[in-house]
Amino acid sequence: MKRKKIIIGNWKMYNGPEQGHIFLHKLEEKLNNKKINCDFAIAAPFVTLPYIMPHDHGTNKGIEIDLCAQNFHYQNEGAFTGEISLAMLEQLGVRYGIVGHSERRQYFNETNKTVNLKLKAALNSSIIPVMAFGETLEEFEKNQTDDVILKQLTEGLKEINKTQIERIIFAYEPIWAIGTGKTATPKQAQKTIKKTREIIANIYDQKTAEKVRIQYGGSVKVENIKELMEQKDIDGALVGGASVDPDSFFKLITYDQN
Ligand SMILES: O=C[C@H](O)COP(=O)(O)O
Repeated sequence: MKRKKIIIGNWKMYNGPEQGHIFLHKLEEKLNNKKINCDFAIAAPFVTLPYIMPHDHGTNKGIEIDLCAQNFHYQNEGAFTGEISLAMLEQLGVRYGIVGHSERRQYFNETNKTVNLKLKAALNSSIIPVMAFGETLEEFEKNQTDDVILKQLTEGLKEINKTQIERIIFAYEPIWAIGTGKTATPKQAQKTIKKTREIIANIYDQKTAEKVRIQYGGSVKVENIKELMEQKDIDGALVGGASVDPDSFFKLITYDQN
């Protein structure tokens, strides 16, 4: 089955409104009616999202960057200081939302349980969830990758049915490869993502597993994206550091044209 690639730039806590605005201008110049063959989106900080929206302040002359949230709360509203709901993101026209990023798991107590709650909430909204998962260096070195992923997927996808799961985008991110410059080799990434597809086939079925898109994330850059994207089971990339600069992001989303 042919799955369309999807490249999401996750800016993390970089690029505020001013830089976002400049990024948009620069990317727009580069795109200039160029055909982009993959889906692409930017996960900007919440305060920056309105500045990279289509038709923002009349600056965007036609490119449509899909917006992605880096996080969201699973409740619709309530006394949750500092949180943002899916309904609020919908009002901004946000298309995707990341769930379970390792930095959220590490620093903000995101667990498989909250991942599950967030996935279920997103599946009841118009936001497409991007579920991140992956193992630590220690787990990798102890050969525990498959077990860790099995647990993250089984618990994260609890009570989510076959039709719903097709809307989820998966992002395999080995934690030891995030921001470290150490990329999993294309072969390693392919092997684990293939395993992920097998796990999904076991929980649901083969047909469903063939349909879902699974990205790779972890030190993806202009120099290595092409080889990663050529792997049979890798359907895109979740890119941190290399997505913050417009030249680099442009090269990433046109990796197949260079
Ligand atoms: O969300 C993106 C990933 O954490 C990868 O970050 P990185 O490309 O800076 O390694």
